[in-house]
Amino acid sequence: MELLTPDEMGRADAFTIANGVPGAVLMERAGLAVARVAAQASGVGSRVLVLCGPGNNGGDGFVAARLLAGTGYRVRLALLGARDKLRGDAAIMAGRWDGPVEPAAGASFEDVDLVVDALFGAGLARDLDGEARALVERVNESGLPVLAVDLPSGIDGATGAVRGAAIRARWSVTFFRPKPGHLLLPGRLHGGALTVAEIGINPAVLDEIKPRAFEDVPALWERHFPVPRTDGHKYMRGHLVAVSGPAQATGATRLTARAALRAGAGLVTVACPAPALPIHAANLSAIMVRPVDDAADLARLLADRRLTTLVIGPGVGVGQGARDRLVACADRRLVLDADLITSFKGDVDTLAGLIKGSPAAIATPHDGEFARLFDGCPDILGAPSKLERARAGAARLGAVIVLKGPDTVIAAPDGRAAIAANAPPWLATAGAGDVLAGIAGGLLAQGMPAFEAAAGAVWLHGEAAQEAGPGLVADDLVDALRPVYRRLFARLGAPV
Ligand SMILES: NC(=O)C1=CN([C@@H]2O[C@H](COP(=O)(O)OP(=O)(O)OC[C@H]3O[C@@H](n4cnc5c(N)ncnc54)[C@H](O)[C@@H]3O)[C@@H](O)[C@H]2O)[C@@H](O)CC1
Ligand SMILES: [K+]
Repeated sequence: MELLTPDEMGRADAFTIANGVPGAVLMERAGLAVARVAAQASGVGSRVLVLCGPGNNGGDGFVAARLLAGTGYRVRLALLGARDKLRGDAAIMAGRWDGPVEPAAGASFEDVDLVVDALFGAGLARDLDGEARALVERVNESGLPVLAVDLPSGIDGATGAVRGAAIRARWSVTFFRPKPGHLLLPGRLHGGALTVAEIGINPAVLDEIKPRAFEDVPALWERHFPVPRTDGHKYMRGHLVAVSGPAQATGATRLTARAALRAGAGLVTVACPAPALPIHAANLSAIMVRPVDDAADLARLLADRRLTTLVIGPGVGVGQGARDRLVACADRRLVLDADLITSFKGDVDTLAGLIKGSPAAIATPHDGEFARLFDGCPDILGAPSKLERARAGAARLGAVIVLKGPDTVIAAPDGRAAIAANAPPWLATAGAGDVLAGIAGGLLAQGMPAFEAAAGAVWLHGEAAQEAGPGLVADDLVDALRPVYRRLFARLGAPV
């Protein structure tokens, strides 16, 4: 589940080589992994065009070409650049290939069943232009199925960005660990189905490299997941307050409150202006409702220290009222969302100062809210990737940031970050964010640390959306959490 930037992967290779595994051996294994996936993709006897670039990615291509040709595939190999310019392991592998080498520029795509893209991988250093770019565009226009070696050529492994142009692959094979560019958009859309192949790198190298980015999967946070205890009771599972907006904007808070309860919070109270109270009361059963007209009322409610966790933002309205309410609750566990974030437009340092005393704080902006909060922070908004933007934002805010989207990034102030890849497209629906804030709050209320709670919530949210399926509306997510919890508890060895 660790993600390695191309630089970190280079260090993993170097450590392995320094520990006695020759680079050529790693490359043979990498090429073998590519050949295996090619063989799954296309039957024996099919026609494979291997496109090799000028570096070690091309070296993997030479190996795969040799292995496929040796097992009954009809292989052509085309090289971008001059053969006598190949260096190191790539040159060794080119020497082991005894078939013809065509120039890639004019290579024909006629009578080809599968293209293997071994042009550029971790070493992509600038935007594609000239011959390389024309070749990539020709491959894409051909419509042929493509298997990418390591990364689709033109995708930046660290950021997921398209550098000028990028191969659209149906399959990708990467080595040892995925790279952020496999999960971040648009990279993920270019990569197709991803295989992560072992090539003989000892995972102990991770102790040296200390990666700071992870895929958001249960292994990342399950150690902290609050599994209910047989001898437990609801008061051990936290009391959460969802702060509601006025009578005409109550639905968001109910979604949040229901999601928090479903996620396992022991008790949930909706705190709302008095005119909204009958509306909430008529629509809620297991959730309590309390009148809270202003920040002073909220402070009175919170005199009860058992109210440990607040979700504030959905439907609360933008402006001074939201800011004042935050002041009243800033020393509790917090999920900050939507209107609350917008209420601190261009004023992140004030927000950071207010929540300094919070034992665990999570902010859940989408791109627009993030841009508003960090308005005036070009270093953060201009960071080279979504991963780096979220990290820089979390460090500045002093809270975990969940930067939402199809490739949601969860980042902690200490630099840890996770990328989620399990959200289906139909999760982009009205109210889904309110549910996410509720799940995160529900996990915080049960004592989960902020980073793990945020990553867990994002994963659960994506799984619930998959469970509910197409046609999903936000209310469905709350119900769909039940089978997701059943499976998760079974995995964690909890009674189900
Ligand atoms: N020993 C190792 O380090 C291993 C490396 N492996 C493979 O090696 C790859 C990395 O190899 P390299 O570091 O040689 O990098 P690449 O082969 O990805 O690319 C580097 C080459 O491309 C050129 N280049 C970079 N950007 C360009 C652009 N925009 N336009 C035109 N030319 C450009 C560079 O000048 C250099 O010649 C991995 O992606 C993986 O496929 C695997 O064989 C596993 C072992
Ligand atoms: K490639």
